[in-house]
Amino acid sequence: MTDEYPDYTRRDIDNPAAREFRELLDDQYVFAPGLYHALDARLAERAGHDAVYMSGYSTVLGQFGFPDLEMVSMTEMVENAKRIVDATSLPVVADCDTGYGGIHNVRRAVREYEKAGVAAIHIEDQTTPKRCGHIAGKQIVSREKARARFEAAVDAKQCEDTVIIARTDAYGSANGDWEEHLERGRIYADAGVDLVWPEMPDPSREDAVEYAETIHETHPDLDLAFNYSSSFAWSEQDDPLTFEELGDLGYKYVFITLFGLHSGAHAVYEDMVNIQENAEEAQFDLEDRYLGHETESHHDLSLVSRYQDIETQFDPEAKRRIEQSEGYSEDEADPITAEDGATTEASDDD
Ligand SMILES: O=CC(=O)O
Repeated sequence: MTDEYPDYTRRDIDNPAAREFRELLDDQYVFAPGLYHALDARLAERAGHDAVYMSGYSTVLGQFGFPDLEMVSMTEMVENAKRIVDATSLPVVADCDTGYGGIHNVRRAVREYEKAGVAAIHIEDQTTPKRCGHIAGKQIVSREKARARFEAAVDAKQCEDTVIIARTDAYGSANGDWEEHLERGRIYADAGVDLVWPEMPDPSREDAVEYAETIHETHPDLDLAFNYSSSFAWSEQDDPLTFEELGDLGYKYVFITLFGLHSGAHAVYEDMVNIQENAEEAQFDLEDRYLGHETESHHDLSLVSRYQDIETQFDPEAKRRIEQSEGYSEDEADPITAEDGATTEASDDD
């Protein structure tokens, strides 16, 4: 990059989350559940995951109610990524779609995502506006444009540790095929990206194996990413691919795009139907499931005690107010507050 002009948007950024993610890639594979909001990221961390994935489709559907057709701006995506980063200590991989335009847009996007604190981003070679890899009508930019996109992205990084994943949508697009899929992977690897994600149009084991084996003939050390896509019914396959198998093939980053969204949508829908039909009985049912469970207390999930500690540290009046008033506090850490003083145990007896 030319030194002739000042580079005002460049920050001297350290990216420890990216280093952590790189270390995870040294394992057999790293799995990250796809999600779209802060609470799900915190739940993933509590459940023991090593990383989380801010899925684009999940974000546009979960936060906006849109299909995945690049109707959400880079700024809105970065804002969501930042909320997720701020809610968890896990490394966050984030969807950066096509980079949102030309070279300058791609470079700005890389830097904005880095400033948001993400460990890794993925950028794809579709034309703008992109679409979900599994919605018909997708098209890819020329090889030259795609190479330029990825070279510019790598060059724009403010921290060398930040991980760039290049996705190719060639196979299954209006203007690509299997050979192009492979060639794109090679070109992007040569452009300096860290991983290549060959988006697959179906859950075929043969394709996953052939892609990995063929590309490793020319690029033996190339790490691959695999979308265990929510657009496929894996459970209906006779012999579905396993994460371990993918890891052995060199798909070091494995993720399920809409895992959190489908899990949440199913649970919320069922409870919405229940309460519509059964009034307060549905609330009793729901409590049966969450009292005594990790997700029991919204005060605990939102770390109220931590915020009360901070309040007490800086506000001399805070301790007295907390002690003399009703409600959740660290000392009275019953997650459920009831006027009659009912506790979790009492509720369980109901
Ligand atoms: O590309 C993946 C997604 O949108 O989740």
